[in-house]
Amino acid sequence: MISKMDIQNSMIQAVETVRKENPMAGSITNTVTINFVANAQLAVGGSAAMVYLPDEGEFLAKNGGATYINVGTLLPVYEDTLPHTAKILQEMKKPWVLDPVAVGIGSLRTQLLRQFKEYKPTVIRGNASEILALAGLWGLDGGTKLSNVRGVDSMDSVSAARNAAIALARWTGGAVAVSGETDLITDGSVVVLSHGGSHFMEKITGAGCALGGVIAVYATAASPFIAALTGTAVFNLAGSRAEKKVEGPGSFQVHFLNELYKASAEDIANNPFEIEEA
Ligand SMILES: Nc1ncnc2c1ncn2[C@@H]1O[C@H](COP(=O)(O)OP(=O)(O)O)[C@@H](O)[C@H]1O
Ligand SMILES: Cc1ncsc1CCOP(=O)(O)O
Ligand SMILES: [Mg+2]
Repeated sequence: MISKMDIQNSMIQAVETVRKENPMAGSITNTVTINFVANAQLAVGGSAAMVYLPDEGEFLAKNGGATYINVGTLLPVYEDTLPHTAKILQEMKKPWVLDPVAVGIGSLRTQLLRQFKEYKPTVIRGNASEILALAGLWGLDGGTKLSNVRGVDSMDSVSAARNAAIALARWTGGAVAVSGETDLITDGSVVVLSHGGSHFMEKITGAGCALGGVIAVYATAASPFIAALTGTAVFNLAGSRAEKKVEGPGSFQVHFLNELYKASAEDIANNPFEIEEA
């Protein structure tokens, strides 16, 4: 099994490369949290661009280092934009992150998320309910019926989504990050549990979306697994630091962005985590 020190060295390298190179990670994401996603990407050292149209998704897929696709609020044009962009990303072997927000609501969302099975997202990032439901939609081990999903918030524990996450990672050959009080990241052979964060992250909208965008930034400079873990670790570190300074969710968002910006590569790599066999 890969050693903790090797993982930490790779995380440090990912953080430093991103801060030095300011890589572009374009997004097709929801209209609720689009601004927070871009701000989080900038805070860790990336460059952001958000688009809606098929030819613009194609442009970012071809010219960016990685792409973030989040299905939170779908528009009719996404029936063309999302498969078109995902197909190019797969053909060009470019990293991309899928956030299957609210999988199970509506026919277009179901159709698009089903199609993504063949395009094999490099990283899948979601809360526990979304990971369980996506594995169910794709007919993989550990998945559940879509009827368990209520909306964008999780109804399940992270540990309940462990087998689904492993099955999804084995199908894509990439990584899966399941968010919650303790986060779980897997590449299908090892499972990492990452600690920290804040209860205020459940009281603001967009913590999960921003995490997906930041993982895409790190995916420009690291393997899917290291990108997923590094993004999760910086969120857990910044979340726990911000919580100490605030009395509510409004100011939490501001301090959280500051802490993303200030976190050192060593502190991110030293944020508590443990490794297990999958
Ligand atoms: N109760 C909690 N305690 C600490 N961190 C949390 C908690 N809930 C969520 N987080 C953090 O918030 C971020 C978003 O996770 P989550 O709320 O599960 O995603 P989503 O917004 O997609 O439902 C992750 O970085 C996760 O670690
Ligand atoms: C509230 C909401 N509704 C559609 S997308 C969205 C944002 C979800 O953000 P997150 O998954 O990060 O909580
Ligand atoms: Mg979410």
